[in-house]
Amino acid sequence: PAGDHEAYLRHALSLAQKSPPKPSNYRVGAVLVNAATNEVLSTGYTLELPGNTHAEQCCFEKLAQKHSLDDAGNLADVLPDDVALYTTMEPCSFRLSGNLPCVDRILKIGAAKIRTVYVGVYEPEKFVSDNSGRQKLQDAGISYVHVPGLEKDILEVATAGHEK
Ligand SMILES: Nc1nc(=O)c(N)c(NC[C@H](O)[C@H](O)[C@H](O)COP(=O)(O)O)[nH]1
Ligand SMILES: [Zn+2]
Repeated sequence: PAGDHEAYLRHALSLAQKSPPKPSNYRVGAVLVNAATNEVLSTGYTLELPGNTHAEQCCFEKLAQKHSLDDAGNLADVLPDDVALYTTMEPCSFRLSGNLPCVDRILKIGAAKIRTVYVGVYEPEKFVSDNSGRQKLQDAGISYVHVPGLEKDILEVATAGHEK
C-alpha cells in the first residue's frame, strides 16, 4: 500500500541525515526492500562507505559484502525475485567525479530482481542538468515511481553542505 512507500522513504531520509555535508554532491539515503515480504535487505547513505560513495552504491556494496560477493554487480545471485529500491533522490545517470553512476549499478544487477525504484525527488539541475536515469530504468523494464510529499525535507537534507 502507498503508505508503506512513504514510510520507507522517511527511513531513507533519516539515513541521509547521517551523511557528512559536502558542497559537491547531495546527501541521499537508500533502502533496499524485499517487496514480497517487506523485509529491509540493506540500507545506505552518501559517503557511508569509504571513498566518494553514493547512497545506492553503499546499499548494494554492503549487501554484497554480507554475501561475500566481491562485485555488487552480481547481487542478482543472492537477491529475491521482487526487490524495490527506495532512494530519497533519483539514482544518478552521470557523476561529475567520473565514478560509475548508480543507474548503471542497478542495471548490472538487473530488472529480473530490482523491479521498482521509488524516488522522493528528481535530481536538481545543479551538478547534472539532465538526469536520464528514469528513461534508462524504464527502458530496462524497471518501474520508476515518484513518491510525493517529502520533497522539501529531502532537498533540505540533500543540499545541507551547499553554500547558501
Ligand atoms: N542519487 C544520488 N545519490 C547520492 O548519494 C548522491 N551523492 C547523488 N548525487 C548526484 C550528483 O550528480 C553527484 O553527486 C555529482 O555529479 C558529483 O559526482 P560525485 O558524487 O562526486 O561522484 N545522487
Ligand atoms: Zn549515484
